[in-house]
Amino acid sequence: MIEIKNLSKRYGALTAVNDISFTVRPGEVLGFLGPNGAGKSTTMKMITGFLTPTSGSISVCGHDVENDPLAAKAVMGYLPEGAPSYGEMTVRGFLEFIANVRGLTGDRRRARLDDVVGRLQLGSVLEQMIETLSKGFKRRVGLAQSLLHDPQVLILDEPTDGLDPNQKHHVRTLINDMAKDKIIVISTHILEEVDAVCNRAIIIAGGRLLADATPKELAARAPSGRLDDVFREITTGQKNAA
Ligand SMILES: Nc1ncnc2c1ncn2[C@@H]1O[C@H](COP(=O)(O)OP(=O)(O)OP(=O)(O)O)[C@@H](O)[C@H]1O
Repeated sequence: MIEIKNLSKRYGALTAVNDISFTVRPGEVLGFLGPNGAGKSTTMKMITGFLTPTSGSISVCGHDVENDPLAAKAVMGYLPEGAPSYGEMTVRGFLEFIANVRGLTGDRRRARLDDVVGRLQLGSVLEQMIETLSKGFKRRVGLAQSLLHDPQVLILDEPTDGLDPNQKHHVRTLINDMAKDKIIVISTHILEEVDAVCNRAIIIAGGRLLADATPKELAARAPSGRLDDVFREITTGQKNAA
């Protein structure tokens, strides 16, 4: 379970995340929606322990992220925005490095490496330097590193950004396949993605949580029944659907 209580983050005078609370349970694929600058990436960085909150608390599978960061990070996989990695490494070298960081050894290490290389279809680029890969392949390498230790919790910041339609479909299928017993939080601007993979959606804007419902319930709030109309109404302040 992820438990977020009264979470805030200020950058100087700017409040990027403003008193957000929510809980995510196993089996939930939570879509984190909001316009540019809403505070999605900042929230994900705090959940994964890369940013310290100004106030509030986060617990992941019973581990407090601030007080017990190693245990919390061990149960999470994280795909950061833009999927930064080490461009001068080969794909194989990078995944081996991540396997070391995650403490994977022996048969399990081999099995996990084979699994992510197969799932993300990286077999043809294993010996290629990451900086020479296409954007889509770089993203898939980022996803592979997030899945390598088969974490209970996946935090994916715009996982299909930069992928062509076929690869988007492939990654959405992958997320659906993993959804049953994991906790998955994905941020996205693509509302069709929410329909395709999420069973719950949170909308934030200006750092505030404005809606928390199933995609179906949210869509039903607009006369048109369209999620993009609800998104626009909520995030431009024409109507607060919280
Ligand atoms: N390190 C930082 N220093 C100062 N301001 C920051 C910093 N990081 C983010 N911000 C600001 O905080 C706000 C929230 O940013 P954040 O990246 O969390 O939004 P987002 O919802 O992920 O946006 P996008 O969809 O464009 O990725 C923005 O106004 C952003 O400019």
